[in-house]
Amino acid sequence: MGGGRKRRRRDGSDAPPVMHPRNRYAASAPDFAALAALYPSFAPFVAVSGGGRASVDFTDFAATRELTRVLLLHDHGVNWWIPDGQLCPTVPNRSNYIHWIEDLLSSDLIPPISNSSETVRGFDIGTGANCIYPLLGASLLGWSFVGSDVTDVALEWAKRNVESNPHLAGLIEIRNANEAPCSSKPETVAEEAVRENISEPVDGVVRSIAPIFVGVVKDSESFDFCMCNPPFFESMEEAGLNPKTSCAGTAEEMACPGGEQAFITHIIEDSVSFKNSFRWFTSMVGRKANLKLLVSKVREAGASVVKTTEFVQGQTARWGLAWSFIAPRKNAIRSSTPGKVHHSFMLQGLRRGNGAFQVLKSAEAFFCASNLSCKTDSVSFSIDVTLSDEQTQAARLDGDNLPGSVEDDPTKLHSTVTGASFRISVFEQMPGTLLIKGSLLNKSLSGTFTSLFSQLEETLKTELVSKDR
Ligand SMILES: C[S@@+](CC[C@H](N)C(=O)[O-])C[C@H]1O[C@@H](n2cnc3c(N)ncnc32)[C@H](O)[C@@H]1O
Repeated sequence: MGGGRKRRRRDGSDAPPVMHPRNRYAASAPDFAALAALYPSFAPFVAVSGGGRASVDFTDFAATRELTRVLLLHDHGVNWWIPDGQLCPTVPNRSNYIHWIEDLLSSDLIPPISNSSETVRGFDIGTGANCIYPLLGASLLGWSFVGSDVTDVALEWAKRNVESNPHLAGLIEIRNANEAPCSSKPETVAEEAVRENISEPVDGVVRSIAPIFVGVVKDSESFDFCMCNPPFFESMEEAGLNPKTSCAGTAEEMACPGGEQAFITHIIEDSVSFKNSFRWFTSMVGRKANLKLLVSKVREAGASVVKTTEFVQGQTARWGLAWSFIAPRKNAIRSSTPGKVHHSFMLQGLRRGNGAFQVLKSAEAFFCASNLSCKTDSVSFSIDVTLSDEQTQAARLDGDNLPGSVEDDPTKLHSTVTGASFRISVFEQMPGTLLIKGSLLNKSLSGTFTSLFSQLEETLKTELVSKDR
């Protein structure tokens, strides 16, 4: 963020636009000089170079906090403050996550939850003293939120920030996840142990992760999504201090046992018990290596849809992970046009480290997550995917009765329906470019095959292809 500066790649070339296109700062960065002229309290933090370029010292906590305060006030009509030392959010970066959720909600990949109201309802896990996501989501899009947290200072200041904005106060409720008073959902032994063990922090870092949803989400409640900017680090030493910024952050905000991987794993585990309470589960992920691992965990947990994205935050990349247990819409599962028996697509611009083998493994994980049986041959770089008899039968009952299926062959009309199968093959065309081919092996359920293949294409492109393209 800052003074219209373009992000530079390591090789010195200009990177393409990095903000979400609906982010109000995508076209032009905040104008520090204009804001300084309007807000005298901000002026002392703005330096103007000989060339007339206005800048802010992002290593100065007071400067970044004042910038966030004036941006929220000027551009969003939000009154806001945090005490010294609390994590200070940058408004343009936090807005990207909100707009990505907006995209997820408006995609017709999965149907809306049955008892959803007109107002979109979100749950912000770890809202912090800054309460930034509820304030942005409510002011930008009119969403309502429950924001949870566990520390006294976060709960007190999140509430203050809500109360300072009477026009939004009716949309935001803050809950203490440590109190967790109101659920009759069964608690596992592990959850009980966690609850009993959250007492006193050691060196400011909590000893174990408090409940995420258990006892915080009420039995009758449903949400369109949850979101989370988790504590990324295992310790404050690991968090270090980024010399280029001073977003600060206390130990409770920045670190937890096991770092983000443990925290998000906890969300994934909880999401299984709360699969009917949320349409989308989402979290920010700080490390790419963790993203891959967490995608596998989400799939193992049985999610029916998994999406990822990359957010670029100044010089730092972060990732978004989203999953749902809601069955994809029929038109997302099967093509409405007659299915074909052969499909192919190219994967170009694979991120470094992603070759044919990784693509094969990701494709295998994709089909396994859909509970399809996979036989992978890593010599010929192919996977044979088979639907169970029950899955085949269910797809046929859904209307996928296609040329070659039993309906067209009177001799088979009363025969047992056996599992449809197809083969996915990965070919290296040239370094960095792969061709993925799919062929239906027994000519039944071509609509299902067509739809699964297009979902595979979207998943592999999202997970493995560089966003810089
Ligand atoms: C990195 S901060 C995020 C704050 C804010 N959402 C933001 O984006 O700036 C993580 C927050 O999670 C809170 N937290 C830790 N464990 C939690 C739990 N089990 N439930 C809810 N919040 C938790 C911490 O107290 C901290 O405020």
